[in-house]
Order: sequence, then C-alpha cells, then structure tokens
Amino acid sequence: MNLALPPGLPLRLCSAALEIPPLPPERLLALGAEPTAAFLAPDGESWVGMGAARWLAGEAGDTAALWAGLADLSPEAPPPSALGALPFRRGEVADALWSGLMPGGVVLPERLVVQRGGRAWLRLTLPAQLADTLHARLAEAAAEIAALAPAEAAPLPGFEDLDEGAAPGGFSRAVGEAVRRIRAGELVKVVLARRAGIRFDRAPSAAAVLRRLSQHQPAAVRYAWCRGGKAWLGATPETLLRLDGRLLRTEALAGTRPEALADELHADTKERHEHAVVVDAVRAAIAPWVQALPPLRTPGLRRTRGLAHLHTPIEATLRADADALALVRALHPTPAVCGLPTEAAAALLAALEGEPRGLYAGPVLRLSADGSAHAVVALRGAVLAGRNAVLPAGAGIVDGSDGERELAETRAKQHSVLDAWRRVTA
Ligand SMILES: C=C(O[C@H]1C=CC=C(C(=O)O)[C@@H]1O)C(=O)O
Repeated sequence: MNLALPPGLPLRLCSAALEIPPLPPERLLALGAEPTAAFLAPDGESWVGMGAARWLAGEAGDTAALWAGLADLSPEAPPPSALGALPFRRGEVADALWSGLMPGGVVLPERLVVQRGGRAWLRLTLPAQLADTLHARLAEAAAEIAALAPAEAAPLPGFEDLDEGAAPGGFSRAVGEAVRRIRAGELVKVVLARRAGIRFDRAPSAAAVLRRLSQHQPAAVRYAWCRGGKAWLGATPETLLRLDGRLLRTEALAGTRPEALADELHADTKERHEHAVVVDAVRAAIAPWVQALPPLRTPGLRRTRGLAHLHTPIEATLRADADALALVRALHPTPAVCGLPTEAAAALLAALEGEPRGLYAGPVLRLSADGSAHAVVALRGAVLAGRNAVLPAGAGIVDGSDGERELAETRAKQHSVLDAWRRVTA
C-alpha cells in the first residue's frame, strides 16, 4: 500500500504551523519542491504542499494511515492536510508524456501552505526525532517563502495554434467505432479522449501558467502536480466529492455546448441521455453509503469560460463516518470520464485511444485531518514540459454521437484552457 515510501521511513511525525503573510499560492510552485501539489479552491481557499513526509497510493483505507502517529503541535492552525493526484487507472505504464509525473498518489506534505479568509499558515511536518528543530526549520522555511520572487506574475510567452498531429481523423473514426459497439449492445456510453499540444516561444514557469488559469477561471478548482521537472495542471469544472462531517456532496457533469449555445442543451436528447447515465451511476455508487438518496431533479447548467455543461448536484447524508479515499474509489471513474458499464468502457477507451491517460481524468484531492475532503476530476489541464504543453480532452459518446461534432467538442475543451494563456496578465 505504501507505494513510494522508502524503507525505514519513520512512523512517528510531528507537525507545527506558523502564520505567514498571504501570497499568491501559485508562487509556491517556483520553489521547485518534488513533488509539489496544489489545490486552489474557489473563494480564496488554497492548499499547496511541497515535499513528502508520507506518500501513499491513495487506496481506500489510506486516509487513516496518513494521520497515524502524527503529533500536531499547532492545533490552533488549520489542520494537517494531504494532497494528491491519482491516475485514471491503476498500474498503467507511463509513456514519454507522463513519465516523471506518474504514478501520482496522496502526499502528506513536508511543507504545506494553507490560505483561507485572507490569512495564510505554513505547516512543517517532520519525523518525530527532529521535533527539537521543528520551530527553527519552520522559521527558515517561512523566510525562504518570503524571499520568493513573484514568478506567477511573469508574462507568458506566446504560442502558435494547437498542433493536432495526425490525431483528428483517427478520433472521428474511433467515435464511429464506439457508436457501432454501442448499437451492438456492448455498452451504453464511453468517453473518448485525445491529445493536442502547443509549443511556447520559450519555457514558461508553471507558476505563471497556473496563475493565468486562476485569473481566467476563479470559480473552478485549479490544481497542479509537479514532479520530475514537469507539471500537470488545470482548472476543472467537475467535483468528484466534497465531504464535511457526514454531508456528502457530489454531482453529475456531462453534456456540453459552447457557452453561447447553452440553451440548446436541455432540448438535446443525446446530451440528456449522456448526462442521465452519469446521474444514475453516481447515485448507484453512493447508495450503499448514504441514509437516503435525494429526489431526482432536472439538470441545471454549469457555465465555465466558453463552455456550458448539464449539471446535477447530488447531496446526501452518510450513514456513518466514512474514509474519504474509500468514497473516492467508490465514485471513480464515473461515466463522465469513462463510460457504462465501467469495465467495458475502460477496455474500449484504452483500445481506441491507444495511449495512456496518466493523471488526466483521475481524482485530484485535498484531505484534512479533521475528516473533511474535496476531490475533483482532473480535466481541462495540460502537461507542461519545458516549452511544450500537451492537453488531453475527451467527450462522452452515446448512440447518436457524431465523430466531427465530438472532435469539435474536444477542441473547444482544449481551447477553454488555451484561452486563459492568451489573455494579457492583469
Ligand atoms: C471528459 C471531459 O469532460 C467531461 C466533463 C464534462 C462534460 C463532458 C462531456 O460532455 O462529454 C465530459 O463528460 C474533458 O473535459 O476532457
């Protein structure tokens, strides 16, 4: 279970926090810690973790192992929190794009900066035998952060149009094949993804790239997982779950139109079907955990910059306290990113996409020692490596899907990311 823990890692940890001046959370990426994990929630709440005091695979049951033997010497500060990015599928072999970033996991950071309500805290978590040095090291780490240059404010270099390689034709054909399988009764829905890339004029800093996403989409959760000299980062519209006490909030998000055509979504039978499959699957996944399922409701709309999606919030009360990672595992992958039935869709998308998904469409999460948790689905992102950025994006395929339209939808999703990087920095 302890995927990346080196042998001999101390079991007991100590942790202390210090209030520091607030700063743009993206700036912390410039420290270059490995790994760096960022979870920037709307309303100015953010968590950025640097380095690892513990690093687990993120399996159901790992939550307790994160906090085991951890002495918190600063109970007045926000609680210790873990951050993670999990792969779309377990055990996948990374290709050149994802090497270094994989296998992801859930990290209890050595240094963690939490910001909320206009205040910021730096938390340091170390092996218990270093407890004597904890406060001195905390002060050193705070000084290092205070001295950071504003890397997030650097203008982004320019870039040419999206390079789609030979993929677009192949994607349309894959959609055709998926529709044929669906009509043959092999499955109900499959989500197919494809990659396209850009090349910046010179290598941008991940801090500046993430900052532009924050400025463009402050209502989205912005995330980053940096490792091996690369960054996987994005601004996602989709929540997998939020857990506060026994209140569980999740949602179905599927069915897409350009924002200007949002009104068409409710009348489109194919989009309604694509969405309903996700609603049913999410309800089925949480049913064993909750006291009662909420009444079925008519989907609403979620608008992001440039796109609109059918959206159904789903809230329920848990029967008993639950391990957040077990819930994440119960929900992932929803048919918003995989399909139905799950196994058949996962096998078909692997065959038709022909390249690993890596961390794309996997859960990105924040878990806190007070039991609260927030997990989102890693969509609308890019792998940043030097001057190159590669953007995976997918579309839900059901009976009635058309190859060219689905291709256009994946392009629109990629452009919703690129648009942020084209804007002039505020
Ligand atoms: C798979 C993606 O989006 C999902 C989330 C919202 C709408 C979707 C759709 O309409 O196909 C997808 O299910 C992606 O952005 O790569």
